[in-house]
Amino acid sequence: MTHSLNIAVIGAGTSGLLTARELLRENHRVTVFEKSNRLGGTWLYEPQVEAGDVLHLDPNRSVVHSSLYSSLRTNIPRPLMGFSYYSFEDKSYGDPRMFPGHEEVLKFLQDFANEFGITEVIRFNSEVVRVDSLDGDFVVEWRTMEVGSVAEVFDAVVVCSGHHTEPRIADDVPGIEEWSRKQTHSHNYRVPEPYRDQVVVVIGNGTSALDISREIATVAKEVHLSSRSLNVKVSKLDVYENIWQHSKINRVYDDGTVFFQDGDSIGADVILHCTGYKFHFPFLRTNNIVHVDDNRVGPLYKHVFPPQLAPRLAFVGLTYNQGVHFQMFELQSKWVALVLSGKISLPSKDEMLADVHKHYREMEDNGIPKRYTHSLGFKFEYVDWLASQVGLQIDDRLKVICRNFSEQYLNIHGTNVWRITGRGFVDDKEETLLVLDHSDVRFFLDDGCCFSPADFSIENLENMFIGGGDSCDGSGSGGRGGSSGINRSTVVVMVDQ
Ligand SMILES: Cc1cc2nc3c(=O)[nH]c(=O)nc-3n(C[C@H](O)[C@H](O)[C@H](O)COP(=O)(O)OP(=O)(O)OC[C@H]3O[C@@H](n4cnc5c(N)ncnc54)[C@H](O)[C@@H]3O)c2cc1C
Repeated sequence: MTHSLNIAVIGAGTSGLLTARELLRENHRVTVFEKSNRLGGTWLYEPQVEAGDVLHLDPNRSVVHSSLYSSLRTNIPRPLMGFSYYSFEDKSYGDPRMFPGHEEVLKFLQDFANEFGITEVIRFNSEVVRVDSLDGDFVVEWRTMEVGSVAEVFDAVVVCSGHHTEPRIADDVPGIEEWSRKQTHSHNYRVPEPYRDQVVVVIGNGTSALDISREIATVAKEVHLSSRSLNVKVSKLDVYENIWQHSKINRVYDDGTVFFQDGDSIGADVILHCTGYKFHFPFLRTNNIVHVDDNRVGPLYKHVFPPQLAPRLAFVGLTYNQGVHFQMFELQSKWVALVLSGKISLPSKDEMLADVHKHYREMEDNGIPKRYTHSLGFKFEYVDWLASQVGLQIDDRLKVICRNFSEQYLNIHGTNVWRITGRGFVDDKEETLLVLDHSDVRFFLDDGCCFSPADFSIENLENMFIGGGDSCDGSGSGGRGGSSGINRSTVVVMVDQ
């Protein structure tokens, strides 16, 4: 029988809930500290936003944790957003879409926490303000409105506090400090209304930048997307009358003028930074054993254990994999739980450090900037490695879905194409549609396969989906056998640029 440890978990988002579940499975005593009054972390939509200057954030400001916007849908297909033993795909909360709205994910996490007795071990409204190592143990100081600060000793701490809250700003844009007009970050974006009749510059090229600019364009006078990608030429986006794509910004002036490297210039009212987030652990006191340097949290063995404090300090949820996020967190938390139970051994401290430095060297050799240390793209090596440690395997079906999804995603990125996704019927079977551009229509099937119907036109598709109405006589044809139709009443559309 393994020795039961007293373990603090910081955060009740996806990572914290999974970690609590795995630690409870191993019969450890678990306390989850959650500063909010509800679980869900990122997926707990908060309509209010932070006030103040995004360029000079006050460390004592009242922080809003979630960065979700009201219309947000998952950017990963539904089958990839569950856990190995608790499927999201099988849950029906009323949203049939392959990329459901954020409310669905929150319900899923709430159900998960209730079903596995995790909710009972969460201390809500309890913010951890200090984690100090103390002769092999950890002092955790936490604060509530009622009680004030309390310090408690734990055998181990697992940090699951998330990393999509502290805005990263494009502060290297010449003149940005002097810009006297409004400047904000996607962390503070909820709905388009505040941008009505404004000329908005959106900096960024990721999912949020693309989603948000499209949404703002419904009310704004003009939206100008500025991307760091090379070879971007100024161009108006198809279908939208008021969105332009630009290269990087050359300089901004305090009279509102923005000069782009493509030679164009505009007068803008607002700059909206959709430029990502910083890792931030204000509570962590490790005498610099673990530190953040240009968004690299380190040194961490396999992104989880700091060699000098392992296994009593661990991090779950730092890695970003665009395929199987949730299962990756599940595997990390299982690994942590089994190591803490003594069922899996870690290499020696020196071996772990050597592995970390090898990883850093490889990144350097490949010209990958430090700030991408924890970004794993669509690669499965790391997830497979974790799975092998804990004696599991990632379902092949998920890998196929992920591979097809990533191919589409990579095709979309960096090019001016339309993506329309939604569920529809092909030969009477409900499928997911992924439309890549005006001439390339593909059905992305639930089993991971793709095919292109021969005689499908984007005009049909747009009329059917965007034109509204509820008749069921979809006019597209094609598909396998050529006789299929699309049922417009069941198709929900997402259009990305
Ligand atoms: C706009 C946006 C869209 C996204 N879309 C997707 C998607 O489609 N699919 C996907 O898989 N992922 C998506 N993600 C990534 C998402 O963040 C992860 O999927 C996942 O929710 C991260 O979970 P987490 O538990 O690690 O962190 P979080 O969800 O951030 O949870 C951290 C928790 O820790 C708590 N906390 C923090 N500090 C303290 C403290 N000091 N004391 C106590 N509690 C604390 C917070 O209140 C929070 O509840 C998206 C992220 C963003 C920002």
